[in-house]
Amino acid sequence: MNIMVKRRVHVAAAAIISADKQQVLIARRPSNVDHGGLWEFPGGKLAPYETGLEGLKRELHEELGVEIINAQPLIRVHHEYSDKHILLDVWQVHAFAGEPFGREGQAVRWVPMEELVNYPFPAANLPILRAVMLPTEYLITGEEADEARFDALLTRALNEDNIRLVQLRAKQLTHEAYVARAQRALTLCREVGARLLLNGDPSLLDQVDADGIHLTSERLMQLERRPIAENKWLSASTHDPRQLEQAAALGCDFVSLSPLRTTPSHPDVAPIGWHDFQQWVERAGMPVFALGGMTRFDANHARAVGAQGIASIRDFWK
Ligand SMILES: Nc1nc2c([nH]c(=O)n2[C@@H]2O[C@H](COP(=O)(O)OP(=O)(O)OP(=O)(O)O)[C@@H](O)[C@H]2O)c(=O)[nH]1
Ligand SMILES: [Mg+2]
Repeated sequence: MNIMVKRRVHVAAAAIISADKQQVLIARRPSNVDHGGLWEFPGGKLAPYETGLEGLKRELHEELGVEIINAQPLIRVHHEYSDKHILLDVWQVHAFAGEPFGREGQAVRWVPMEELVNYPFPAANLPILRAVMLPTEYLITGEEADEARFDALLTRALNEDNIRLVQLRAKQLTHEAYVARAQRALTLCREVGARLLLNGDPSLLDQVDADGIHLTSERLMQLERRPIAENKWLSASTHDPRQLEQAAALGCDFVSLSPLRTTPSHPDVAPIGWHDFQQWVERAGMPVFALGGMTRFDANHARAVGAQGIASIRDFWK
């Protein structure tokens, strides 16, 4: 009997972002290689003893003729293809020298973030597209009794902190009051091009045309299939690997994972800590925001251990 052992391939790839932050560079794979004709993020297999960043620098020089000046980890995706196990080690490149062109004859194109979904990519790339489209900071709104104060705090966070992803969390409101607040929050978010996710029942989207739904971990574990359309964003609260697995099974686009640290709001819950956090994120297969005692000063550290960034109420709601 012939037992096939799958090759393990470590690939470094780049999401190169334009100076105006609106576009990302993609390349088309030549028709004669595997996944030929599909689009990809430029990059390739690491040589022996190369680190991800060293390999990325070499590949971008070989494939595009550019030199990386600044790169930050974006996401790591493990994927089983029929013939190999691949680890896509993806970096976000914010600064580079040179004018990129297809040095190997491949087509190369700058594409607005929102249009990425119209290009065919290999199966492993879906989480990467999500990560490219999502910001580093995720605001969860605070409990607020006064509507004028709510509007003022949200407006401040959108304009002064540049928040572009918001979850409307308001456990104490009636359904009617939640819907009314959501309508106003949506207007405020639309003005600056921020996305708004509603924390509640998926049917809320029938009443408020927000960008998506955020599931509590309890709701997440009760569902058997994705409860909203593919063109809406689905996120969920997770606290352990089992919930992360369920989020992946439902096709969540991203999640928060908490509590990273002990917080005043949940003093009795054991914190996850950076060590376990990193291990769990590595296998999540989707963007993960670190939540629980996080501030913007933790964002770089969170990125370094594989997270998309940080989620917080307290750091943005003031
Ligand atoms: N570069 C890159 N490779 C990807 C992406 N998505 C994805 O599944 N892959 C897979 O990862 C592997 C990367 O191989 P590659 O062909 O770029 O490697 P390379 O540049 O070193 O080329 P070579 O081995 O022909 O010299 C391929 O199997 C490719 O299909 C992606 O977005 N970018
Ligand atoms: Mg390549």
